[in-house]
Amino acid sequence: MKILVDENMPLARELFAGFGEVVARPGRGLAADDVRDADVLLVRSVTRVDEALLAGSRVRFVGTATIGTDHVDLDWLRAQGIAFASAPGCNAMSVVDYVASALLELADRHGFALAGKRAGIVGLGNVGSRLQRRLRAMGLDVLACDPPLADAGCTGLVDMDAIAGCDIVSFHTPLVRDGAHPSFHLGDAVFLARLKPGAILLNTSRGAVVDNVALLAALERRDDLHVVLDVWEGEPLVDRRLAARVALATPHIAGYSYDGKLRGTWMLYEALCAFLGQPPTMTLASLVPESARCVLDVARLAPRRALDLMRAAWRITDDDDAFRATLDADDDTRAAAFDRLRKQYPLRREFATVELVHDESLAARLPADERAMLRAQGFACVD
Ligand SMILES: NC(=O)c1ccc[n+]([C@@H]2O[C@H](COP(=O)([O-])OP(=O)(O)OC[C@H]3O[C@@H](n4cnc5c(N)ncnc54)[C@H](O)[C@@H]3O)[C@@H](O)[C@H]2O)c1
Ligand SMILES: O=C(O)[C@H](O)[C@H](O)COP(=O)(O)O
Repeated sequence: MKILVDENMPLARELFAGFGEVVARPGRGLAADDVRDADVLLVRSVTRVDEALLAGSRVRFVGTATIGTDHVDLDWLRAQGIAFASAPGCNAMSVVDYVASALLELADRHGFALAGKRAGIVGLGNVGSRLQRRLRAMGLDVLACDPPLADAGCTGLVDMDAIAGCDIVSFHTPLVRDGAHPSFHLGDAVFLARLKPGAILLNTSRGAVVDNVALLAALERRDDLHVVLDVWEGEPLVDRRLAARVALATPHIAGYSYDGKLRGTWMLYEALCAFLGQPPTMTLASLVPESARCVLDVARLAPRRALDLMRAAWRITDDDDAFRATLDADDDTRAAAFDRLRKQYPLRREFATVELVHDESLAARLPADERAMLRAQGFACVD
């Protein structure tokens, strides 16, 4: 059996070699010729999986190691009887770490407090629901808008009017272009014009959920908005005028924790085992190498705030700096840099897996509110 995998999938060889020959290729350029003699195709969001790619191939199983599935023609796969698996929730905590870090960086940069602010979450699924818990634990008041969930009977949700009135708005919907509740350009010119003075807008969902042309126009008109973008219309080629005007700009890496990526590959391993009727022979925990541990020496770091330890584990501004450093180049070079930054992304562990080493209680170092903030971020052994 031949298993074709995106090269940007950690431990794919270790997980899938037991099924047959594993061949790794760059995902963005995959063409029909590459997949023709494969039996299993495992992709990430940069590969468009449709009739043009798969017609006439041997592929019987397609997996995407991602939460989003908008790059896959699910109807066509179904009609062909090709089995499909995705990885719902695999990197949700990574996105939550990203949003929490972005908010704390902005609060630090501009000297405001987050506690007591009102956040509006658009899309209360795997990411949105975890983010709601995180932001509440950080002392924010959280509203959520999710019309499909409301249709299914879920209560306590608000509409986009209420979201527009929030201090912070964060998008977490799939990209849906039609049907009763499309999310394409949900953040359009009308919505953007209604944002409060000084509002913070974050998009980590899919670029086209926010109208990027309208967003640039809004940012050219008013300089009070703080925008954080991880996803962009036209990826991998990003509008550099827009990137220059946002507070934090990153190349679609919100979900790129090591944990999230490994969990994504692992979920495909489990799905392929089920498809082939074979019991899994490995465990997820056994796959994490010693070299991937994130151990922070508290005495050496001498943190005064939770943010100091969060930054020691992962600093979102490093990703912003690295991305901005690529933006002056010509279009082809910039687009290639977007993919390179993602392919060569440094090892980043989710806050919940970080190990704090200290020979005295953290209470002796950090005030109670900062320890509560660390706990809210998922850090273990804080007391
Ligand atoms: N930037 C990244 O690295 C990264 C990482 C993970 C996920 N994502 C993206 O984040 C998004 C959310 O992921 P998820 O796992 O939470 O998805 P999910 O499917 O679990 O949840 C999405 C939620 O959005 C709701 N929704 C759908 N249409 C809506 C609309 N028009 N208005 C409001 N709500 C709507 C759905 O009912 C659902 O509850 C997806 O687009 C995913 O691809 C990005
Ligand atoms: O949908 C997802 O899971 C995320 O957007 C994911 O982080 C995308 O990463 P990619 O597949 O592009 O490497």
